[in-house]
Amino acid sequence: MSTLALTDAVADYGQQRVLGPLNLTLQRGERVALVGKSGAGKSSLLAVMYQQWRGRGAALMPQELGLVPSLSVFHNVYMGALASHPTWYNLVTLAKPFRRDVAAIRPLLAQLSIEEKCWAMAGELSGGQRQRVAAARAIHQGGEVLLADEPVSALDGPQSEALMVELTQAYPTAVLAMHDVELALRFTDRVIGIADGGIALDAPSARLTAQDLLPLY
Ligand SMILES: Nc1ncnc2c1ncn2[C@@H]1O[C@H](COP(=O)(O)OP(=O)(O)OP(=O)(O)O)[C@@H](O)[C@H]1O
Repeated sequence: MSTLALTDAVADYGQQRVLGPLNLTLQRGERVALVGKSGAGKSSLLAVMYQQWRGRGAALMPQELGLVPSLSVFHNVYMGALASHPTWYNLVTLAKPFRRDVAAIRPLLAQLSIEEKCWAMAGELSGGQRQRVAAARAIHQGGEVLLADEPVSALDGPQSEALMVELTQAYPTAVLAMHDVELALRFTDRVIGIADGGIALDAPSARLTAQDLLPLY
């Protein structure tokens, strides 16, 4: 992957256009924060990116997380790599995980401070724990670019920091919708401000302060 681009991208719900048309180019190794008020179109933009780029190795961490509540944390994380194993292997794993997958997933859970929940059902976790499981699944999946919708919204300060470190280490190229503007500026290279379904601002994070982003809200 050298660059990923969107050309005249739009999102419609029925007759209602909620995004675009807009153009956007993402360089390899670039981390972008999507900011803007609720309803501006950040999730819609991430959905369009995923639609267009999934064939090029995009991984999605959606706002609603998409975990299977009746499966263990291990199995939910394992699902990130489902496509890289044959069906028989996935079926065996459902009943009895292979040692090498447990050995790969446990340290990841430890880094996110949820190792003790490895065999708990995802449906029995707190919101912040579930968010970390979804992040672990995205990290386990791997890929060229991470598309994450409010990846740390349910976490406290130190936990948010820790998760941002893990996500950005795993994915040098990422687009992250974030409402914590300070955190967004610290962990990304570029900020794209979305307002009314369009790009209202596109600037290097290093040149911005939280104050500069206020007009977007
Ligand atoms: N399923 C849907 N059906 C109809 N309209 C929708 C649907 N999902 C989103 N919208 C509309 O599209 C617009 C953009 O929504 P979107 O979820 O992309 O915003 P957002 O910036 O991600 O907001 P938030 O920060 O609250 O997640 C909003 O006006 C919203 O009402």
